[in-house]
Amino acid sequence: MKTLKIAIQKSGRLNEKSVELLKNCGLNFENYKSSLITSVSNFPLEILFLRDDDIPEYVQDGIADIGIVGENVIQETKVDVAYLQRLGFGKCKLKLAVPVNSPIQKVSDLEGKAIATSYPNILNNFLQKEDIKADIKTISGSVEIAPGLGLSDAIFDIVSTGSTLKNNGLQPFADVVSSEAILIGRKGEENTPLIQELIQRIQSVLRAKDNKYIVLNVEKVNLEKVVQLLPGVKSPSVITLADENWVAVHTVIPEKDFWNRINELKGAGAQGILVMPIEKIIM
Ligand SMILES: Nc1ncnc2c1ncn2[C@@H]1O[C@H](COP(=O)(O)OP(=O)(O)OP(=O)(O)O)[C@@H](O)[C@H]1O
Ligand SMILES: O=P(O)(O)OC[C@H]1O[C@H](OP(=O)(O)OP(=O)(O)O)[C@H](O)[C@@H]1O
Ligand SMILES: [Mg+2]
Repeated sequence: MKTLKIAIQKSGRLNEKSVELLKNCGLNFENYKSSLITSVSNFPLEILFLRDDDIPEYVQDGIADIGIVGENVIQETKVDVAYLQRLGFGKCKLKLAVPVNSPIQKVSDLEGKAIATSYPNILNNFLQKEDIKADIKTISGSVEIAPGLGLSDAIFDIVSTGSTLKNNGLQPFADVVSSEAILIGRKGEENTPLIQELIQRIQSVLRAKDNKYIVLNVEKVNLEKVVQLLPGVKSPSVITLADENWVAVHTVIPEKDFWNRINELKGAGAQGILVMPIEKIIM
């Protein structure tokens, strides 16, 4: 059987989460900082550790079969690849920002101004759509210091918490692109059995991450009220207890409305609520 190749970031913001995701998929491999390629011992897969900028082209050209990279990098490199799975980490936005005292307040104020960025293609597309002519200054990093140094009037860069902008006396005024890490593949070749197997494993890990397993006790008289609050994977399991007036309910609830649900359940008579992480959900 052909060995699959996956390209992930060698070091940086996406490296740790990419490695963790592959390990959570049950893949065994050594992760030495010095090795740029490693084999998985229990799946026909090789992992290539690359600069993130190179990953989209490696996949487009078939050097790697699949890759994990930020959507921002895919858009910037203008490659034609298939999006196989959004991965839910590396979430950030590309924003326009200016010094706090700048007269630039909105996108149209950028006409004729200089904008520093590491994403000239995405910025250029955006400015063309907005019908604005500006001078794009392409730099490879530390974009936030450009206005302070007199290189540009504005910047266009990655923002997550916003603390880098704040620390450099900048404020955002327009969001252009939202990004997260994506599993990409070569167009037309995304349906091979090995890729599909890996996608299924990844989905079972992501599904598990989005949900919690909960166990609670409730008096039988309140059971119906409690069950109505529990959507679950299917219907919840209801298990009898030594005290015949009480039952234990086991189910899965989404992480995102976890605290609201817990309070509603308590209000409906649930007691002794246990909440546990789930490793995988296989559908
Ligand atoms: N502050 C952030 N919060 C969340 N995600 C981020 C943040 N900064 C960057 N990212 C995402 O992580 C990706 C990798 O960021 P990183 O800063 O490690 O890139 P890099 O310095 O270009 O790395 P490389 O050395 O691989 O070229 C970005 O392309 C983006 O998708
Ligand atoms: O909104 P924040 O949470 O402050 O994050 C934004 C910063 O994160 C990224 O840089 P990173 O720290 O990865 O360093 P880099 O410049 O070496 O890529 C990005 O280029 C911003 O500078
Ligand atoms: Mg890079």
